Amino acid sequence: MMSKRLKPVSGLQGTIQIPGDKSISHRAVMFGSIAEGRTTVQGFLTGDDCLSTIDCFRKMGVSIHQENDTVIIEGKGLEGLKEPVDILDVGNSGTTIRLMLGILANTPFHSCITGDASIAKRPMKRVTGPLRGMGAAIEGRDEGNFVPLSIRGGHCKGTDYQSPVASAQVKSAILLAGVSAEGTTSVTEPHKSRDHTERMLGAFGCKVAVDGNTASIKGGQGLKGTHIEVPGDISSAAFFLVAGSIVPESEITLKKVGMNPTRTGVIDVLKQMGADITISPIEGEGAEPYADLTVRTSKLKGIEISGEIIPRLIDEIPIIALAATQASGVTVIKDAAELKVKETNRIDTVVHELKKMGAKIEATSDGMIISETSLLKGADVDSHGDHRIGMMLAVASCLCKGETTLLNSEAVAVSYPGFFGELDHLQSKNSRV
Ligand SMILES: O=C(O)C1=C[C@@H](OP(=O)(O)O)[C@@H](O)[C@H](O)C1
Ligand SMILES: C=C(OP(=O)(O)O)C(=O)O
Repeated sequence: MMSKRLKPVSGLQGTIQIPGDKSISHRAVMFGSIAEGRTTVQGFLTGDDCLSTIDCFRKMGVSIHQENDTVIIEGKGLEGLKEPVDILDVGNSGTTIRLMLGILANTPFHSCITGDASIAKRPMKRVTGPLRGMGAAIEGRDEGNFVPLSIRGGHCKGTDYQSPVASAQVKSAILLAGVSAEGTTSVTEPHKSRDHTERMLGAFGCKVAVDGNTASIKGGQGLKGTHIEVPGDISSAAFFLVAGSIVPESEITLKKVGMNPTRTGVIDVLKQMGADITISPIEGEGAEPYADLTVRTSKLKGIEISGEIIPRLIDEIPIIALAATQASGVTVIKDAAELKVKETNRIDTVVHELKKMGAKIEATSDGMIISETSLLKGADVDSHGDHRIGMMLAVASCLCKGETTLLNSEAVAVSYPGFFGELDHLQSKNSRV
């Protein structure tokens, strides 16, 4: 276990290259592994989660060459995957396990999947249930709800699945099973979740029809290797969007940040709270759009965040909660019960850890209520092994009176290995006070 001592700062200034999008990086490796021919990936995120995805597909015989943010995958089609001799270990990554289950549902071999202590608590029935319905044989604790899971894929049949949750992992797993299922596979969700799978399947030559909150795929299309450019991860940029808004005398420019509309809820919410964010003209339309963002310190005000915007900012809620402690009035976050099944129960961990710093924040059954806190105070806080909690607390430390010690600081490497280096870089002109 590592810990990090963090001092308050007097201003954050400079430019940051935001590392590759985690969701897109996972998918590029997975889709490249089941495609025919070579796939090249530029801008790949070298975070622990995406490296777990590479490791799992290598264990199924796929040749994957990775050097920094460049990845070359020699795909041999779905049939090219080999029965893994070893257990597939997804580490901390929910995206890896849930999407990979969709792929394994159609492979005629046996595999075992597990992950770390956090993965062991995360529900898998939302994926294993519908995949069983399509024809996959999956066993696991609590009737296939928890790892370790064992899978014997078969020839899946298409389905018309109504998902009770807005989840891109559920949607993607079912669509991936649908790639080689008999007939058509459709998934309908209550609100639209991130659509990277639909977009990227298109880039691999596989048509996905989208109608409102329903995505459908015809089985038997096959994927063809391609080139994928990964934009910066808006979920990583969010920490600096909030830091730049709430740390006095800040101005930060974030380069090449993904602007897929299913992911930009954090910008909408921060702007509604009064944040000063400017967006350069959007590029890369058609595939995954991106832009440069500049944020300057501003006074924020509390708002209500609920309903269909929640899936568009689900991973940003911990850092939005911190922003809310610095906003006038009250911020109410509702309809976010999904936070309870992330790397930690993010309602409880955000509330517990920010309270240690003196924040006025209370948990509710599906979110939190946050009131303005004039000054946060340094404390001994803990990421609990959750990367997003670790980075949120590190940003909070910038504003605290006194020093903060962050326990389990190594968790940030799951999605942003260079995070602390960038935070130091931004305050280099203004030594920590
Ligand atoms: O599909 C994806 O890449 C992701 C979907 C979201 O999870 P859910 O599908 O569980 O909402 C998100 O929280 C996760 O970080 C990445
Ligand atoms: C929830 C997250 O990821 P995953 O579900 O892939 O573990 C996250 O990155 O915040």
